[in-house]
Amino acid sequence: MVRVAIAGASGYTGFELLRILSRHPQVTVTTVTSRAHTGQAVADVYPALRGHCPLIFQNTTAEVLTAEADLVFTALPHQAAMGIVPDLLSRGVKVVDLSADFRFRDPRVYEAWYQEHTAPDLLSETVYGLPELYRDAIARARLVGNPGCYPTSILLAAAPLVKRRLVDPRTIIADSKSGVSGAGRGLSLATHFCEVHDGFKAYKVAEHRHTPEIEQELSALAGEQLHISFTPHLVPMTRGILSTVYAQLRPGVTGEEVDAAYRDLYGTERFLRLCPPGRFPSTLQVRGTNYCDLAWKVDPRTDRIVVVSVIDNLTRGASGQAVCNMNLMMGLDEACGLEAAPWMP
Ligand SMILES: NC(=O)C1=CN([C@@H]2O[C@H](COP(=O)(O)OP(=O)(O)OC[C@H]3O[C@@H](n4cnc5c(N)ncnc54)[C@H](OP(=O)(O)O)[C@@H]3O)[C@@H](O)[C@H]2O)C=CC1
Ligand SMILES: CC(=O)N[C@@H](CCC(=O)OP(=O)(O)O)C(=O)O
Repeated sequence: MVRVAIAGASGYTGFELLRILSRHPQVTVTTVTSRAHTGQAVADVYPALRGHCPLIFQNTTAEVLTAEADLVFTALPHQAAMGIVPDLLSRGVKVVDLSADFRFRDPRVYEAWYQEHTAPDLLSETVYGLPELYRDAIARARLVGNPGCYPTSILLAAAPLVKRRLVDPRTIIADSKSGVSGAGRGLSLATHFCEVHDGFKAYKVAEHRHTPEIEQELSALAGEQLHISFTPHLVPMTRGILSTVYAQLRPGVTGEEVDAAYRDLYGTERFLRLCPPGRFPSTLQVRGTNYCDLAWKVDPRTDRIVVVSVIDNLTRGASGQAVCNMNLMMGLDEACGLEAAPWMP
């Protein structure tokens, strides 16, 4: 059995890790931490977990987290994660970090969009945790930076087009809509029920922090530095992200070539489902799962391709992908614990 600890287990992604791992046949969760809930039973804080998690929250320290663990998930806000990860690694555990602190190869990019990086030396060994692109490196890593939710949905949609050079990568536009749980469990006016319910708005237009993360990965695939347009929106639903990605096809590229690119890259993937022709996916069809469902169409009037992807922000966009990465890092089947079907409606 693999022993894992979860730092920040009282947040939404922490809960989602506990939900998934409660059914994982090869994992025992030994330790969960939260500063505000130290000493309280998980089942008292989250009644949904009664009968599934007998643990008591402990304080968030490296010593507590590593006492009985082979791997630690850090489900903490940015900055707090890089404050503790070096200590965790020095105590001999592997780490999957769900924050943005270890997603960037170049600390200058992180510092331009977030804040000073306090553990920049670790970035050269960190692996970006998107299994479809970095499976082998993830399996060898001791520190994985789990991707952001929007980047996961956009990169999976665009990767075959950029990798196969089917589009002009400088024309990529990504337009994404997220459920409110993407903002975490903390209280803020922006996610207050009355501010969100029955409405729909764009936010952080042309300045969202996921932009450089998407650009880092698309640039690596394209072999040139890219800048893309990315607009996130908040929609009044609890879970889910739907991203629509547009790009100009290179002259002469056919629908058959596009089809072959998606099938070649994703045909054997366990958590990537290509929709039948003409069917575009809904966030409802991936809820609570690690699936990314994708559909695309060429618009011959404009020579643009339109790709639509859906994920659950808390599962494929965070904790499900984190568990998949853990499986790879610990030599387990990557789908272990992640195979349940979505719920509907
Ligand atoms: N929600 C989502 O869809 C996604 C989230 N993420 C990222 O995952 C991470 C966790 O997100 P999420 O679960 O939504 O966040 P939440 O706000 O729901 O939970 C954050 C957790 O971290 C703890 N915490 C907060 N501040 C600190 C601190 N300074 N030091 C130590 N612990 C702290 C909190 O507990 P306590 O205060 O009691 O210690 C809580 O358990 C974030 O980095 C987020 O950006 C990534 C992808 C998707
Ligand atoms: C709806 C909503 O607020 N979403 C969050 C998504 C952030 C996230 O989950 O990822 P990081 O770990 O990269 O912060 C946002 O836009 O900031």
